[in-house]
Amino acid sequence: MHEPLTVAEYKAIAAELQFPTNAFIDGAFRPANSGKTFTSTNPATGEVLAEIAACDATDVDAAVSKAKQAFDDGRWRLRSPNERKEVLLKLAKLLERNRHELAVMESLDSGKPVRECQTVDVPDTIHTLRWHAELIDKLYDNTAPVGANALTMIVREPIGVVGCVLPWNFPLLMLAWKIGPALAAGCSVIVKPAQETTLTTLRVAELAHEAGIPAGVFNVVTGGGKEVGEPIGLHMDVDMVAFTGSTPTGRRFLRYAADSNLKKIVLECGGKNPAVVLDDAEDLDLVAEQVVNGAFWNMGENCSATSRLIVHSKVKDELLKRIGAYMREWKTGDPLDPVNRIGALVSKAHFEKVKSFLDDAKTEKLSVAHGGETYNGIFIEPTVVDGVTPASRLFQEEIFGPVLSVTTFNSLAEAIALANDTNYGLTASVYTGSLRNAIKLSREIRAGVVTVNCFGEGDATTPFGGYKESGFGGRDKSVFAHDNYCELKTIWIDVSERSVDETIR
Ligand SMILES: NC(=O)C1=CN([C@@H]2O[C@H](COP(=O)(O)OP(=O)(O)OC[C@H]3O[C@@H](n4cnc5c(N)ncnc54)[C@H](O)[C@@H]3O)[C@@H](O)[C@H]2O)C=CC1
Ligand code: BAL
Repeated sequence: MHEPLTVAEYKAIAAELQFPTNAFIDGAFRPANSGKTFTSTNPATGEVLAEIAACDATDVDAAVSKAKQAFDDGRWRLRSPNERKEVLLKLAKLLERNRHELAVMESLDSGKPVRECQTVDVPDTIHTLRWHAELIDKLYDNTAPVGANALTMIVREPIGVVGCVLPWNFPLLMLAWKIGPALAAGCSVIVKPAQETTLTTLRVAELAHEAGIPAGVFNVVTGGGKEVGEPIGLHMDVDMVAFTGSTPTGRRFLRYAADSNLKKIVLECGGKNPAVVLDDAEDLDLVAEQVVNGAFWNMGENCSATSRLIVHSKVKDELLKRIGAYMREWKTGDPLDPVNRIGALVSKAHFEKVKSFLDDAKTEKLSVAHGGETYNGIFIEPTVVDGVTPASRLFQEEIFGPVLSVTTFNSLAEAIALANDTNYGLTASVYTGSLRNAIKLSREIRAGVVTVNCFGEGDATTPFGGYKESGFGGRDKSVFAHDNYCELKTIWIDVSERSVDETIR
């Protein structure tokens, strides 16, 4: 069902697309109060796609007020879990029905290869929504072991109005990671997509309305970080913010919470993720394939991208040779052509940031083992830079582009120290034929997800998030994500036959 189409079919869909352009508040599209707009372009071609409502704090106020009203009157939160499940499953079905349109829209807006949008982003988005919908009528609350004189219930309640502040690298999927558990739990949401990639979020809001999500429960406020993100962070009637993006912006949300109502903040931030390859790794072809996939999938615009190859000096040369062979399968070019696995970077500004790391490699006289070319000021071919030391910016900073740095080690202790020599701690992968070494590395590397002899982020059942400056306050995905969007309430019911004087102490 999610097999790619041909380039001609994708171009035909692109030619017919209608783009949503206004904010979505209280069940209807509306322009920004100021009437201002910003331009959304296709990064691969520079073509203008749409003029989108440039909202500000007044639009945030309007959306929060409607979201709070919807939460307070219980039009969604008080529906039975089974009813909420059915509506969310209907939304998943509508996404399925519109999967080609969504894949093409996502690709045009972000520069991502349509092949990945069609085979990963859209199906994973649908699966995430289904998973959280299916969870909600199978969760039981608890009672506490307090003895015979009381019945004590510990119940989850939806936290309230949730601000979902999204990045541009997986617009649909990050939307689903946040709204899946939030809407399943019964919350109302204000979604702020990244300015670079607004279109699919607006289309999903329209489909959510069609699926039966009541007005005011799912709102989208479009615009910039300062103009929309900050007012959401500072709003006294927003009960929680779920954020994915850079660590500096994540820090801002902690300040916004401190300066306003102590809203709950859950952050999923950057990564500088190592692939650690020991000299006992059994299958270097498999390692090469996984490292290439980890480093270059989604152009490396991925918080969990393999960014540092930390490899035993004995196997480095052979591994780099095999990595080069696998890289030949990763063609760079037109995102709408499904032969290409590397599309455009999301924006000129981001291209310049990633290119600055290639410039640093030249300045530091590092050896470019593979790749290194840029095209049209927006495409960067997959690149492997050898001989990178921990002092280099390439080793320490999140590049968020198709650039893999290579560093060697000679002992397990050195490998662990290198892997942990970063302020980030999101993901890591380890490659070894020894169970003992696999367990040792999995335990010693400080990261939220460690994969052994493979690269990945787990699936909908596994929590995702980071140690150190990669995350804060909770995890995305799985039943643990559901708990982010709930408060825990204790209800203590006295059932003793004692007098009031005896029970109140
Ligand atoms: N963890 C991840 O998945 C992501 C990491 N990044 C990293 O961040 C770098 C910069 O990318 P950006 O798009 O600038 O990320 P960002 O963290 O600034 O943007 C993420 C979201 O936060 C919003 N935002 C920006 N400034 C804000 C503010 N002052 N207050 C409230 N909200 C604000 C943005 O509009 C967007 O919706 C990338 O090069 C990459 O290294 C970017 C996107 C996703
Ligand atoms: N890889 C999904 C999460 C992210 O990149 O932000």
